[in-house]
Amino acid sequence: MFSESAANGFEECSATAKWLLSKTEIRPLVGIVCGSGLGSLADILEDQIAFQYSEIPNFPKSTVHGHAGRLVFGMLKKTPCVCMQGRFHLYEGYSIQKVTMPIRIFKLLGVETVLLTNAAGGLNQDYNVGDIMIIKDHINMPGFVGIHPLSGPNDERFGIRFPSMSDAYDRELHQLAHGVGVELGYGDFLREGVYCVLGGPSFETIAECRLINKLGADAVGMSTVHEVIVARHCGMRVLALSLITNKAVLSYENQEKANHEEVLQTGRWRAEQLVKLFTTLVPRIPRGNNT
Ligand SMILES: O=P(O)(O)O[C@H]1O[C@H](CO)[C@@H](O)[C@H]1O
Ligand code: HPA
Repeated sequence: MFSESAANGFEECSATAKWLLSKTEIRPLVGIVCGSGLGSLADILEDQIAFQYSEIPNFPKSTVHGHAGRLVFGMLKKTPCVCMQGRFHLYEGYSIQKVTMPIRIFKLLGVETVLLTNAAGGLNQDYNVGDIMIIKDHINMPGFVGIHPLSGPNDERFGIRFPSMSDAYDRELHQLAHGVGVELGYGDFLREGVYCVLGGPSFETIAECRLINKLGADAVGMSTVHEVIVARHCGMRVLALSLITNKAVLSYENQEKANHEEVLQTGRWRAEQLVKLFTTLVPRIPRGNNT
């Protein structure tokens, strides 16, 4: 049952981090993960050094349209960053340990703060396509049945056996992101809410959307939560944003159907605002004081 735990084991991750650090002089403090259709966020980095995932030892390969599969190092103003242009999902067939391995590599590269983005379906009836939701909490559905990135032997070099998740989403970073959003004039489409992760790859049924909405979720997707848990386990601070790319279907009267093309299109449409948000936010992230 735990045979995959080596996929994100300390030795494997250290070897990959060492390889990367030998190829670049950039020592990243901020790690960014681009959601579906949001790969252009990597373009904000200057003096880039990029690696195809296929050339990085032990790294998985991207298989999803809209996830380029490149790890980009670069500077944002004076902040050294590393950016995953493409993430991994359980439905691609990767173990949950492999899906989250890059987050541990971030840690071993020296990253202090992780900024995660995703495309998500809006369950909250007040939400519109194009809204940016600052994630304040999550519901880990796969975790309810034991599909959890920290299952298996715990390696204390990363973190403790039973990490708390009531402080998963850093409140200071949340305030900072909110303030920057308002300052940029995004107040009308800036939200805060709860993200629910499901396994995918099929989109949800109407009954499933109704259920998770009643449970308190404002948005639904197939990623991010596993990465957040692993980042918090090893003490990195987390800010996560969902771009509401489509409205989840909650009524049998509604003929609409979720589809990945719409998800990617909305990502491209809002990319400019997300780029401005990150470009303004990253230089203001406090350094040190990891929890
Ligand atoms: O969460 P990200 O990677 O943004 O991708 C979202 O978009 C895809 C569905 O269109 C799913 O993979 C879902 O999780
Ligand atoms: N459901 C699940 N994942 C998603 C959705 C959705 O409606 N939109 C983008 N990713």
